[in-house]
Amino acid sequence: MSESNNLIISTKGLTKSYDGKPVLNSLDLKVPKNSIFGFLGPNGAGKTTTIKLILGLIQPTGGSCEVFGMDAFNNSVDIRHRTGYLAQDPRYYEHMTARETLRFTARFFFKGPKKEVESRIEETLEMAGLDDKADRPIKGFSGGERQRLGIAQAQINNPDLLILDEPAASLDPMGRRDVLGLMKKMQSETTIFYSTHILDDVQRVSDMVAILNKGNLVAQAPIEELLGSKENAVYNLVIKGDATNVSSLLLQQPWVSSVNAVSPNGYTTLTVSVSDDSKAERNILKVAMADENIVIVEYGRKKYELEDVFMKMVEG
Ligand SMILES: Nc1ncnc2c1ncn2[C@@H]1O[C@H](COP(=O)(O)OP(=O)(O)OP(=O)(O)O)[C@@H](O)[C@H]1O
Repeated sequence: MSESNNLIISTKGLTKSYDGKPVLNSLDLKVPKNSIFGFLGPNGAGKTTTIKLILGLIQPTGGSCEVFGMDAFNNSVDIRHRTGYLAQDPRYYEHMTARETLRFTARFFFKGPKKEVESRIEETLEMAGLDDKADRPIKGFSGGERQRLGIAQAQINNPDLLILDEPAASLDPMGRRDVLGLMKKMQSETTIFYSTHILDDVQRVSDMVAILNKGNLVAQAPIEELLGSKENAVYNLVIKGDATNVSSLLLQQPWVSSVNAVSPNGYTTLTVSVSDDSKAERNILKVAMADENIVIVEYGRKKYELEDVFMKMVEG
């Protein structure tokens, strides 16, 4: 059973086709307990389809999908009791207050005496940072407050798994910061699987990342591993003087795969991609300094941004 392996979600060869046309191809996802798992992909990649399969709302065409060690489609009711879900564009009864909305949700998903329900609602409002707005109608809520209310709703019954479909997509930077902060706060209590196409958010909050492109999983790894890849490292050198000679010296090295030069204001920035990072680390400055007519004003190993990794993988 996957849950005994500390995996909350585990799919094997998971496939979904519509009218014979594959939307998801043989997906192997492994979502560890208490991770914030960023499920990343461009529009139409198949993220929402995957979420529907995990929630047991649609049946796979092939392969398997287990949640808490149970088959997602055949045990969807049991799984839903332990899972909170925030849809991409949550809708509310606008005249209701946040507290009334949570009370309404709790009627379906939270079992217990009235006093306990009310204290859970209070606790949830506080955690979502909505306690001071609890008794205002939702129609005046900002985008960020709406999303936080959606997350509050999804976790009213202390779920073991929270599935959030694009929780921060429509928000301004402050709204996004608040939603990401809330996700981080909940991590010790639950496992969060969320879809997004915002790379920056994934980099800020996730510990595991999977990248989906056109229905295919192109990467799945802890975020540091994805960003700290030792292959294909990139170095930056900022040079004062004519950098032409340095560029060609670098290009002659077998461990240099490309050199890109940009000269905006008398300085030249060389972006040097290397195929062997340990050789580059030892030699790159020595090679550049062989040209005595230039001055190296900056030198550094470029830290990969998720955007670089994503673009490389998605563009194949
Ligand atoms: N019921 C359906 N019938 C036919 N095709 C479908 C159906 N549902 C989804 N698709 C197709 O599957 C593909 C993946 O859609 P999905 O909604 O899973 O992508 P997504 O990654 O969530 O994209 P977005 O970020 O735009 O929401 C799309 O090409 C979509 O048109």
